[in-house]
Amino acid sequence: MQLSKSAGTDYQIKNEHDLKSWVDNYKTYTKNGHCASYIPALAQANPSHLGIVIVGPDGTTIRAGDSEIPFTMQSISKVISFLCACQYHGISRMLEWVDVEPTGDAFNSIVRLEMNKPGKPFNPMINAGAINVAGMLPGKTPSEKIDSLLSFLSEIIDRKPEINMEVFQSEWETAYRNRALAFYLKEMGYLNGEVDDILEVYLKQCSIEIHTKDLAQMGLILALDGYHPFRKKQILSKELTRIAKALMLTCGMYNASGKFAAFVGVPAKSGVSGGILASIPPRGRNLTENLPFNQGCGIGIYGPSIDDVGNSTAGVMLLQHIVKEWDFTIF
Ligand SMILES: NC(=O)CC[C@H](N)C(=O)O
Repeated sequence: MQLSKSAGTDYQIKNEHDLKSWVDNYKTYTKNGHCASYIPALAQANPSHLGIVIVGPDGTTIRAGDSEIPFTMQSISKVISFLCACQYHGISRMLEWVDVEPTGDAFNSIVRLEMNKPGKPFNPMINAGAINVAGMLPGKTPSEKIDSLLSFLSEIIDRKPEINMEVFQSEWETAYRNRALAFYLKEMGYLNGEVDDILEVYLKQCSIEIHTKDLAQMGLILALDGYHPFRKKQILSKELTRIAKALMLTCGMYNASGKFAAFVGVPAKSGVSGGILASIPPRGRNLTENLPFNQGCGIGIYGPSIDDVGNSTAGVMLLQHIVKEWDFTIF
């Protein structure tokens, strides 16, 4: 059962108050970007939205802004699908299919598949790698694979999310680049299935609808190395969650991951719908009553106005500010 302590004590009220004022401040930066339009359904989002939820291991939850708006996971699903496939096949088998090296290229880039033989995708956080991983999800048919991913995710967020079929359909009809990537992988022997089937799985996983609260809970469980603090149960292997966090840090923010690691400094994963999942491990130093979430926390952000790279404009700035104010960096 999930403990959900809303901001109760004076101390929590102050933290939530600070969070609200930071969200109000960074909302103005939503103007610096635009909603993704290459997936037509995503263009309907309200670009001025910005919301956040932070959850700690004792259930302390603080939130601010437009934190209740549902949105699709998009690339954030890549973390969950990689965890799910690794949990099923084991890490060494998955590493035969996909590497764990950053590219510095755009998330949907095709260039390295041809430049580097034999065409093995560089990492599971870029589209090529994630399409490959989608084929490795447990199950034979696309619906079995999606079902196993949804069940896996429901263990983490304590509810079974739905697929937003409007977003899925919209992307299915316009997924020219992803289709090209899938055909390329197929030719190279790195697609475990047929192009249309695996593309359906991949695009449905991107269309899973969630809330900032769900992202915060995912981030929290990753921060605790796979331990679910509300169910008091280890639900993911430590080794696996550590690999996932390393991938988030090195590849999670697309081709801005290096800058994000240098200037924000926490494992995070973004999606083009404007979500950001961030995982803040328990504090190893600067243990002080004056800084919140000493035992770690998960952060979920939604801000659909994205920059050229594909990251939430205001979301990244808000996260950077919080990490600085509350000394959350892992470095
Ligand atoms: N960066 C993203 O969030 C990309 C996900 C999107 N569904 C795509 O494949 O293009």
